[in-house]
Amino acid sequence: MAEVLADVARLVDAGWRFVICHGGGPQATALGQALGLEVAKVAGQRVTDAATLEVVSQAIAGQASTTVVAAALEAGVRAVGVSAGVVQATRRRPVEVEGRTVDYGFVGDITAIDTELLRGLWALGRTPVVNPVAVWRGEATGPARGRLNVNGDTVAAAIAVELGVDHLFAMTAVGGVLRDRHDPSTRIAVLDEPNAREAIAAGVIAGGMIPKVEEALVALSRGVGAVHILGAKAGLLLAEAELPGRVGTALRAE
Ligand SMILES: Nc1ncnc2c1ncn2[C@@H]1O[C@H](COP(=O)(O)OP(=O)(O)O)[C@@H](O)[C@H]1O
Ligand SMILES: CC(=O)N[C@@H](CCC(=O)OP(=O)(O)O)C(=O)O
Repeated sequence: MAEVLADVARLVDAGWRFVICHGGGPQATALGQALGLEVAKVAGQRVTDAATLEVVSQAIAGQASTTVVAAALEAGVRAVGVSAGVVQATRRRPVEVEGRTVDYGFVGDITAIDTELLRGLWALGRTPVVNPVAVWRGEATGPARGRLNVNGDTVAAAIAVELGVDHLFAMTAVGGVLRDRHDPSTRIAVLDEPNAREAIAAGVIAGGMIPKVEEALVALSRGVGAVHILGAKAGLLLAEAELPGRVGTALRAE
């Protein structure tokens, strides 16, 4: 994490503005298991009952968020953590997934992003750090009804769209979209929409990479300039920002 944040610091110094969105799924799972809770995920999203919501809030809005902010400050980024109020969501109704009805519990679908606050922090020279525990409102302007758990990649994409950013960088352990998912040397540098859809249909893009690429295509169709899927090692963000596709996979609008 420190290495990526050092790259962010360099880019902010060069005039880029960032919103850092983080997850913390593995930490929430570890805390839940330590407390004896069962972990259930369907299609990559956590089924979140009341006890799990407490765990997710503690692990992600509490521990992960403050850890990221502290590490960012240490790396020279003038970071500030913003919590639930910036991401608003409504509770997901039971949905059909993989042939059965799934009630995700306290999982939210985003209804609004407080872009005014994010832009205000940029104007103050700060870098917002956003965690994916959202505030629950029936309507964007209605009274708050609690918290909801949202996937971190989804929050990042929604913020990118609402801010109309030039670049969305999605960090992943695999380092990009690969032609052969077991061979890192087969990274696809640039992917357009038809090729991406073809790769999904052909099974070249599978598993956890499908929602990432589909999310990227939605972001592009809604005005984000480019989406980069890349690894989280030192220098990769800098290299990819300088030349899309140099070290990751760059998806661009037509
Ligand atoms: N064509 C592909 N290129 C890269 N990864 C792929 C591809 N197809 C499937 N995958 C799988 O997608 C997963 C990446 O998504 P995910 O596990 O959510 O990453 P992360 O946890 O780093 O965000 C990996 O498990 C990888 O094996
Ligand atoms: C609804 C849902 O699944 N929310 C995620 C939020 C954290 C997250 O997205 O973390 P990663 O990016 O580390 O996976 C979860 O509970 O795990």
